[in-house]
Amino acid sequence: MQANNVSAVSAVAVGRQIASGDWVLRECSVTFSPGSLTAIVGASGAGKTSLMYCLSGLDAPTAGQVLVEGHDVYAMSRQARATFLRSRVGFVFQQYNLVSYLSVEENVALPLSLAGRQVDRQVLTRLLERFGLAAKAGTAAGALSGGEQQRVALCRVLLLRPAVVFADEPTGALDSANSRLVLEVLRELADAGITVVMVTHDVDAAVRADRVVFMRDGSITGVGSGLDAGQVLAGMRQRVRGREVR
Ligand SMILES: Nc1ncnc2c1ncn2[C@@H]1O[C@H](COP(=O)(O)OP(=O)(O)OP(=O)(O)O)[C@@H](O)[C@H]1O
Repeated sequence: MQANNVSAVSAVAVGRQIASGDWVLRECSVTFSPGSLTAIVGASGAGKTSLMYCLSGLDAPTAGQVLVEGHDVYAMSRQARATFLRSRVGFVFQQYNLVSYLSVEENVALPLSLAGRQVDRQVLTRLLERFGLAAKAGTAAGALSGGEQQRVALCRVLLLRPAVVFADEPTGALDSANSRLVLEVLRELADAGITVVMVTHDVDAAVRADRVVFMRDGSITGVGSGLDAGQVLAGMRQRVRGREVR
């Protein structure tokens, strides 16, 4: 393990090769500082999800290193990595992180229960009320709409309060009211010192981020801060590799 107190998450020359022999990630290096909200954008197939899976401990890179709070997560045993990430990392992935046969309440409490931590029932109840889910507390997650599932995922990270939150297309399937809510919560988490990394196609979501990481063909092609919609769109069209987008 390595010590590095500066970045919450770092990718160091991360590469990922698939069975065909193609590299879907090529020497991606990027750091995410504590309390920042970052959007990873790029065309379909650019490698955004692959990079986020590597960053979040879900998918081992073929080359390079991923450090979460200074810990080289893929140098750990599978068991140690699972234990470490369970308490430090939260996910807002619509399809992947709810257990369909468990109730809303059980899903929200699950990461804390798995980590052997106490669940504060009052906080949980207040979260369900805030997100309009109180009446569905006992409903199986699989019976919820996409917007409701995304709200359950938000309650879960708010209850867990991990160091890092990864969000995969957090507004992708949502109407504008739910999209706004999700983005407000991601901002709230970042303002509370949590590092938030989201993959998105949504220019409005990227504009709300502190920083935008642009990807193309498995590489990071630029990084920009405080961008407006025109700059995000221009960055997505950017063809020059390794250039700073301003
Ligand atoms: N395990 C895998 N096996 C085969 N191909 C893969 C695998 N993982 C990723 N790919 C391919 O790698 C490329 C990058 O995929 P990835 O899902 O990371 O892109 P993306 O930028 O997130 O795209 P989208 O916006 O469409 O989700 C794609 O061409 C994808 O088909």
